[in-house]
Amino acid sequence: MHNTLSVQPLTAAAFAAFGTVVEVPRGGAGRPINGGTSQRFDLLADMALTAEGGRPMLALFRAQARRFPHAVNELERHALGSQTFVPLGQRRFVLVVAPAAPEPDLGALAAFMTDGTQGVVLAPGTWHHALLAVDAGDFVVVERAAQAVDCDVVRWEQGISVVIPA
Ligand SMILES: NC(=O)N[C@@H](O)C(=O)O
Ligand code: NI
Repeated sequence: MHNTLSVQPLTAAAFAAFGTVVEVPRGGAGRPINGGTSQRFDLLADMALTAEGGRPMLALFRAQARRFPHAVNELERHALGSQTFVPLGQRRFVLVVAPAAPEPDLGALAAFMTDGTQGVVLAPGTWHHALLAVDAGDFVVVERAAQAVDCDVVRWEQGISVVIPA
């Protein structure tokens, strides 16, 4: 396993194994609503936020800008629900993800950077690093809340350096 991981641009296709990209679908024709004054794009029919007595929670994260290269030595997952991040205003963030599995497969680790306008819905169980903002600022977060905390964390010794290519 390499100790560096280069960030790639976030696209719906590349991110499909990890979740959904919140953006107007490329080439997708929206459905006219509100008397044709808006176009509606349905992106995800089920946000998976109510399993085992869970309920949808809306939060705001006021994030500091992180420095890159960034050494990653832990991942977390929310096995019972999705987690959505949408920037308020133009601000980029980096996603470090591995497919949902009982343990993270670091050989399948991937890193993406948003274009500043995109958000993401992490699918339930997707291993991810907690929010890594490239540009400081506020992010809307929608996640499953329940009596019991749903957050498994795996840590390892040697950090993997996440690099944003010049
Ligand atoms: N800790 C927290 O609320 N956020 C994390 O789950 C995250 O993915 O940023
Ligand atoms: Ni999380």
